[in-house]
Amino acid sequence: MKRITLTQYLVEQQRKKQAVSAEVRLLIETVARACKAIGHTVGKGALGGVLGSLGTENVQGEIQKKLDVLSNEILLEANEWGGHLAAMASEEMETIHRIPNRYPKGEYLLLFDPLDGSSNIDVNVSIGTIFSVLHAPHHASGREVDEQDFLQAGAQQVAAGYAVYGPQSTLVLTVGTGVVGFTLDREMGSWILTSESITIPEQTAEFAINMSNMRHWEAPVKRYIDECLAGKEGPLGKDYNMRWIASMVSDVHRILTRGGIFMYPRDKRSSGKNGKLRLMYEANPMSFIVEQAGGAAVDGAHRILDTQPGALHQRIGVILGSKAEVERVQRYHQEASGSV
Ligand SMILES: O=P(O)(O)OC[C@H]1O[C@](O)(COP(=O)(O)O)[C@@H](O)[C@@H]1O
Ligand SMILES: [Mg+2]
Ligand SMILES: [Mg+2]
Repeated sequence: MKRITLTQYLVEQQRKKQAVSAEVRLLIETVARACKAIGHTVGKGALGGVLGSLGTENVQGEIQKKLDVLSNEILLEANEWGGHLAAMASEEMETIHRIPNRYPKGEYLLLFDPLDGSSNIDVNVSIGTIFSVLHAPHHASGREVDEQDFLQAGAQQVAAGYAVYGPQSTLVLTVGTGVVGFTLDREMGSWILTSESITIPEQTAEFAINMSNMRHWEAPVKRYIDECLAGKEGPLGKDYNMRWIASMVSDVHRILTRGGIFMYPRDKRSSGKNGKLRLMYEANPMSFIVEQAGGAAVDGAHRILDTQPGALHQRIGVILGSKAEVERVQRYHQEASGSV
């Protein structure tokens, strides 16, 4: 089998399909290099002194793990000097990080969740990095980039991807022409194309949700999960299996591999009324990937990619995966709100 590297794949997308500009190609290559470095750091575990908490809180009041901060620094450093970015935003930083004046600047914005699945770091369960690329609208006018420039609907994304650091390191990517997957050849240090066209089966019999929150769920979510639990004898007419890894990257990766539905819905708690996951760093990139793979992604009644963000660290309910199941849950939300 011919081995195609990430660089070769991107060059082809640039030349033949004109799906990416030279800048986006180089930018994705830089992010992929940073992911390789993060994966390497993760792999050191206790020997590298990278486990445990730092004792600091991020802007969202979450305790930062050492690896959250290390991964953030790796991504910032790798991408600062490349010349393709105007600024970056991260789950771990209060506000945007403009490219310093000593470096050339470009016309793109990079957003990331540097380390997804933080609660799994110390227990040696797969974790990952999620990223999203937007065009910087300020560029034409030449003014300085600001936070407002990042507040674009997910449908505007130029590219999105994630890396999973697990038994294998994998990188999944979309530039809007379908979804492809790469596996890290650890000896050669290269990302090799191993899935040319990832598609999510339309139907599923596997759901992923944190069941401990059941008593807080809104009625449409409870209705759907009750129907899944009722199995063959229930209205859905089949037995469902359940998985919950508690690393969104890994749960989504499973769904891209064999189908399923992932739900982190908003709920009735004051802390859960907007959902848990972040729109700009988690929901948007994953929704772009899932839609490009033939699946669907909604916050309840509405498509996530159409959401107009109001703030950088905004949270949102997330229901994504196999199209038929996601549309069912969406319909339950629409029925409950009287919109159908
Ligand atoms: O611990 P819970 O409530 O099940 O939440 C798990 C979810 O939280 C997350 O870990 C949030 O992401 P971070 O680890 O980047 O904060 C998701 O990856 C995962 O799906
Ligand atoms: Mg996350
Ligand atoms: Mg994170």
